[in-house]
Amino acid sequence: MNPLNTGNFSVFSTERLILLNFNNQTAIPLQTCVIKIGSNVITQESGMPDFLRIKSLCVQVASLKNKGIRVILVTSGAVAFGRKNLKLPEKTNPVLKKQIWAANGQIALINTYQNLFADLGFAIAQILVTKEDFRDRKHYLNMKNCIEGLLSQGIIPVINENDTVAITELMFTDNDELASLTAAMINADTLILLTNVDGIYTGPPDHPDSELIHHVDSKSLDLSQYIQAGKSSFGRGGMLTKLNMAKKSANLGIRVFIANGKKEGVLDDILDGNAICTHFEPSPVKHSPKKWLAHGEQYYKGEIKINEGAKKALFSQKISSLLPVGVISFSGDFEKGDILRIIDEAGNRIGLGRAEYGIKSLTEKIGLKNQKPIIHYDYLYLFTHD
Ligand SMILES: Nc1ncnc2c1ncn2[C@@H]1O[C@H](COP(=O)(O)OP(=O)(O)O)[C@@H](O)[C@H]1O
Ligand SMILES: N[C@@H](CCC(=O)OP(=O)(O)O)C(=O)O
Repeated sequence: MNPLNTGNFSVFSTERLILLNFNNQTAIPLQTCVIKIGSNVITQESGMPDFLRIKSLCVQVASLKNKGIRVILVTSGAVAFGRKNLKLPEKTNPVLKKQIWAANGQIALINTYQNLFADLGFAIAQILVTKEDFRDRKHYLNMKNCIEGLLSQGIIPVINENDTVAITELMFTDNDELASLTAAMINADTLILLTNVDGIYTGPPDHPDSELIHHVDSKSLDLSQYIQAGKSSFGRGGMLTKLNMAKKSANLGIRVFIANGKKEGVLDDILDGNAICTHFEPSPVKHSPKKWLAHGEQYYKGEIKINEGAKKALFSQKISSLLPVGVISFSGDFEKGDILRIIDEAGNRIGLGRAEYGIKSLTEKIGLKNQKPIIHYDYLYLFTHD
């Protein structure tokens, strides 16, 4: 193994394995990577699709594929493509406008990727999802199996939100959230969020006093103070969602880069350790069910209040499941397999878990000793770093 390059982070490669190493800490393999491409990356300032940029990104993705890396693309752009294709009357309802543009623009967007990747020798598959698809564990596993099936055939999954049905509460905050959920779902080791700036700055990116933050880890200051509320011309969520999703993913053990997709060769630079970007150091990798739970707060079906003793046990170094003896009360209508939110006596949210049984059994067991856990440790996620 030879270091190929040393900048802030270095890259080691063997024939089959590429390792990224930041500041000489433990090297992490780069085997499965989710790359999110923002609307602004693939559109010009005029709003017209930037086909040269898309082509360049496809060439770089193909190069990652040729190195044996499994790549999943999450791409925005349907609305931006549709908006340029179809002029709609001013008075059209804004939600309907977005649905029409997305329904129309997604065709051109996916065709563009399909043609470009075909020229590079790769097949792609389109996956359009809504938040609901991440709701229950069975549905989630079906989607995961499909993506893994595609990857095993060498096919590049190209994912976008199904904007025609995903409106209001059914929407992801934006595709950064979708990319981060996808990375957790398929146990990716790396998540790359490509946008139109180099990363997170200490102020507005175009301000001369603003500095790029190169490295973030669990000990870093809260960066949300630096983020401006506004977002770029075609984006939805803005930099704050990127920061939140990057932190959450890093906490699950996924290495994250926020980088400038408009820069020529950005993916190659990340791989070579030369990218000017914001890098999030990953924590130790969490088990898959915990990753599913980490993103499950919007989907919980019931809430469980636990006593101080139970809280102490859950946060201790010992591996502890949540037993009915520590449960004070519960609410909601849940069954075995549903997500539960855990709160402490003061009402603070402290974690999420998967119910081992439903309300009928919990009613019988609540407060009793020697009962089967209501949440098994393997299906317990505590909010320690969120
Ligand atoms: N502190 C900051 N550092 C970097 N970018 C910031 C910051 N605060 C706000 N932004 C804005 O966030 C934008 C990127 O987010 P967004 O518009 O959602 O892009 P995308 O379409 O790539 O998802 C940048 O163009 C920038 O204007
Ligand atoms: N699903 C939408 C993208 C929404 C979105 O999150 O956009 P962005 O903030 O540019 O990643 C579309 O394809 O237009």
